Amino acid sequence: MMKKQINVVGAILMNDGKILCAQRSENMSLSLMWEFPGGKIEEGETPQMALKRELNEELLINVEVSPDIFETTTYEYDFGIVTLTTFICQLINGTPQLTEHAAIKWLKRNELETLNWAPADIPAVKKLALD
Ligand SMILES: Nc1nc2c([nH]c(=O)n2[C@H]2C[C@H](O)[C@@H](COP(=O)(O)OP(=O)(O)OP(=O)(O)O)O2)c(=O)[nH]1
Repeated sequence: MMKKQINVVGAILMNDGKILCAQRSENMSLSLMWEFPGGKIEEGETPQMALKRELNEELLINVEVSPDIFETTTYEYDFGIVTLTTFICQLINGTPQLTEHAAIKWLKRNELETLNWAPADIPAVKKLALD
């Protein structure tokens, strides 16, 4: 059986030197694991467009997305193969609201590894902890 390929974008949202971490809800796949907010790229969207849309929908904020990829990682889950591409983002306006996530937290780079991240996120988390 061929696994489904899922292309996902994640935001490394920076504000005041901290990064927004979002906890997936109990009823989602990867239940209660931490992720970078974002989601699946839809047809006809660039990764940057998809991220702006997802953060607007999920967190009710407007962000500026870097043109450069921070990290791309492919991870094979039981439900499919996720390719996660992350981008540094800056908060333009709004305050993140919980609409789909169980919780959100702003953490410093060196605090990120204290959370239980989705496996696809680990390389980006490690890279952030280094800089
Ligand atoms: N948004 C986001 N998704 C991630 C990250 N890391 C990671 O493995 N994923 C996975 C979880 C989901 O399977 C997929 C993202 O799709 P989505 O945000 O639309 O997820 P979802 O749970 O609402 O979708 P689904 O389970 O209903 O299919 O990528 C991450 O950092 N951010």
